[in-house]
Amino acid sequence: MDSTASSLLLCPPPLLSLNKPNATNVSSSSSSSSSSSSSLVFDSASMRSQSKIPTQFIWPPCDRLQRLDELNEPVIDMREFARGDASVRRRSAALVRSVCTSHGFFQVVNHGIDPSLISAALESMDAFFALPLARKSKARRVPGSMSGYAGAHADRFSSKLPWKETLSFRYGNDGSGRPIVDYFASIPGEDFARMGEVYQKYCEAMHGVSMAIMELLATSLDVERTCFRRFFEGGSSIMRLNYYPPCQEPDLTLGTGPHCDPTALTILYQDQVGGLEVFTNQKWHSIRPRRDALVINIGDTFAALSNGRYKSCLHRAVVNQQSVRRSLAFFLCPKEDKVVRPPEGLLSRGGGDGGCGPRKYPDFTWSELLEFTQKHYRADTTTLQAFIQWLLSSSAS
Ligand SMILES: C=C1C[C@]23C[C@@]1(O)CC[C@H]2[C@]1(C)CCC[C@@](C)(C(=O)O)[C@H]1[C@@H]3C(=O)O
Ligand SMILES: O=C(O)CCC(=O)C(=O)O
Ligand SMILES: [Fe+2]
Repeated sequence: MDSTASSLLLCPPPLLSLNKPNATNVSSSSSSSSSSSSSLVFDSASMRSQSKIPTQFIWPPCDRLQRLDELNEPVIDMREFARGDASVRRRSAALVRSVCTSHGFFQVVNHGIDPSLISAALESMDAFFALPLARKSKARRVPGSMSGYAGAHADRFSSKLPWKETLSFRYGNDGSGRPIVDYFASIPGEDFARMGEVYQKYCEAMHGVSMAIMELLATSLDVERTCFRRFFEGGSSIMRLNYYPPCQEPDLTLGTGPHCDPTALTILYQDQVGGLEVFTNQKWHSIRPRRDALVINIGDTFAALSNGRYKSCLHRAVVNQQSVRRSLAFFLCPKEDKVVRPPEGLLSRGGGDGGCGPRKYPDFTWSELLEFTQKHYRADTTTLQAFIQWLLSSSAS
């Protein structure tokens, strides 16, 4: 993104005091793993009908600017890419290259996911989030972990709280065991076994789609077809269920604030309500829900893997007065100790011939970036730049 132009339209990036949590950004406790200074509890069952929302949920006007247009993102047919001849594959790859060098958002259809699995995943969300707060809290995110239930992240942050509840869990693709079934079985006080089966299957299916997309991205960057698939072997991805209750003052708050995903690739299924918005060409654009499609976006880790050639783009989710909105986000992540470095095939071509010039980011590991977003910095508009500064300053000291 052009930072000069966008600074006229977006909130200025937070002033960084690296290594230390930013008091306006991260809750004033020493890290995300400590308890919050605010005593706010997000009980959506009562808050959804409150005529005035608590001030902690009010976002600055620059973050709330209204969207103007729909995004005209391409829709890629995955079956055609998998089975088509060389010219069909080249055409899909060219489309993906063009959109990823611009904003990194596209949709995929014919992805092979059974619609009944998606319905089951949405129904299980409804069942989980409809539970009384005390029951959901049994699955509360343990400080320092990526897994668990969170209400508005009120235990981590003290301002700009997102109007949402989330349930997150990890999906390891090392082929050992059934981690999600085990995770749900470990939540006390409720029989979550069926939910565990649903999300285990859902994540296995999402992992399959993510690997097909990695082949598409490799083809589009003209590097060896399997190089990104291999890069993600043994990784532990993150699955997040986002549940956005109705809000009586939807124009003052956000369901998920403006951010780029720090992860590598996001595969999102949004229900038919709508609310996902992307900032490109100096405007917020909505992504119209498609029942048959998955929304794909490039995250910061893949942007770094492509040496900045592919963009990780700013996006957010808005809420509304009438309907609950649900989204299922699968965040593809490499193995924690994997060094994020562009493939040689890309670097050796330099700046011309579809290459990407000199290195734009130093080597880092996914666990360093994940730790940064969980302990030192709340993922927002400038996570990757802030992370690189933090990394360089911590290695210098
Ligand atoms: C590694 C991650 C951090 C966040 C979850 C995720 O798995 C990918 C996206 C990140 C997030 C959604 C970006 C917006 C702010 C955030 C706090 C949220 O609103 O949920 C972010 C996630 C986080 O839990 O830190
Ligand atoms: O709910 C959505 O549409 C987007 C959520 C999102 O961007 C995220 O969870 O990272
Ligand atoms: Fe996101």
